[in-house]
Amino acid sequence: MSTTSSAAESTPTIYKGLAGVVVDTTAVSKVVPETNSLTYRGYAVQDLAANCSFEQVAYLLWYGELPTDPQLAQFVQRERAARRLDRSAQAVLARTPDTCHPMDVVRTMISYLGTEDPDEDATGADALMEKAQRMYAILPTIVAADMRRRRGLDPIAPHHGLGYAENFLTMCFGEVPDPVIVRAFEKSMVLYAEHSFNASTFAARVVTSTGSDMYSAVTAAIGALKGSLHGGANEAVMYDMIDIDRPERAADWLNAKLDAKEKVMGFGHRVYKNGDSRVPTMYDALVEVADHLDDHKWLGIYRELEQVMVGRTGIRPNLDFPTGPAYHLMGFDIGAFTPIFVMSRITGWTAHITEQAASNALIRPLSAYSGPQQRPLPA
Ligand SMILES: CC(=O)SCCNC(=O)CCNC(=O)[C@H](O)C(C)(C)COP(=O)(O)OP(=O)(O)OC[C@H]1O[C@@H](n2cnc3c(N)ncnc32)[C@H](O)[C@@H]1OP(=O)(O)O
Ligand SMILES: O=C([O-])CC(=O)C(=O)O
Repeated sequence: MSTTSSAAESTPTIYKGLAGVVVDTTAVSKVVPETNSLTYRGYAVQDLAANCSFEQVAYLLWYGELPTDPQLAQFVQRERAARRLDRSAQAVLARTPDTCHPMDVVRTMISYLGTEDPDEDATGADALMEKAQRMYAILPTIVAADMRRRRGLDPIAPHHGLGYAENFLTMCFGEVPDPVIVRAFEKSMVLYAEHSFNASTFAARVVTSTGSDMYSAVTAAIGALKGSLHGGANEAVMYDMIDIDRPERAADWLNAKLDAKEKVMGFGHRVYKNGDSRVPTMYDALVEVADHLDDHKWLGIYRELEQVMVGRTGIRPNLDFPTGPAYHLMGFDIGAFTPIFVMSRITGWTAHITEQAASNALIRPLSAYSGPQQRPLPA
């Protein structure tokens, strides 16, 4: 005898994974899968990646307009002045085991920064902007220091004379890399910055909707981004490419994966069904880096995988597919790939948190019960 609720009792439509559900409006970005377009505050992401610094894009996402020169100078100055980790934050970082995933370190450090902020619960627009920009300025210092200690190296202090991308790369590698690498890295940061109601942004909005603080919302977003179906895919892509090792092996590897009904990381998307708007720009950046370093092995694997995957399933690469090998060629440890995504997405997350806070409604969907019918306790 069935002890579950009868289907006739509740027959609501279930939107599993909230697929296709429009939850709210947003003025931050617009994704149009039909035309394969993505705009931040009305500007095409391809134009922003080609022409703007990450600092300009961060400003745009937060304030709704691109900065004038004096606005940018002031904004950049504020970021440069807020890059350092204080002693107690350095101590917390040092106490996290270097055996854990780097995303766990980033999540812990953002949570810790909240404990240090005497104004943690302030919800005014100015206070939220201050917190957002504090996290944006300090995240590169955390990610670089964590990567270096895992290599047995001391941290490198932020360099106030350098822009955002150059400073981060210098804190990682001890010198400013070639402009080709800097520019490709910066493009990846622009492309990763924002993507409407993706899972991590939605997590941040859910936390914000309860009246909680920005650090808590970002901590939740980091947890959501870590998963391999979301931001963690950029790391999984590189592990797969290393496993494949040679372009000639890619087709067999992929066919075996698909035969086993396994997901191939870096392919597919909940919203885009005909390719990710950001991939062509990031693919070009990957080619530029590979040409510059004269190292085309990963590009060979990339092309083989894409050709076989699209030919067999019609499923196309998402942004994590080109960023994985691009970050590997730039010299980052694989565990740092998703933390780098955090460094960029902190801008989009906090723009959404601010938007949610300004026009809030508690996010609390319904569920259809599928457990046992009401019954007496055992005698
Ligand atoms: C920055 C980002 O977060 S981009 C996304 C990064 N994530 C990844 O790269 C992980 C791999 N991709 C996936 O798992 C999926 O494409 C997702 C989760 C991103 C989106 O998936 P959804 O919209 O939920 O679609 P879903 O997973 O139901 O897939 C629909 C069908 O396509 C197949 N499919 C989708 N993506 C893939 C993939 N990467 N490999 C193999 N098959 C896939 C599914 O198996 C499913 O097939 P079925 O209908 O025969 O069961
Ligand atoms: O939009 C999504 O679902 C995932 C994604 O591409 C992103 O967050 O950049």
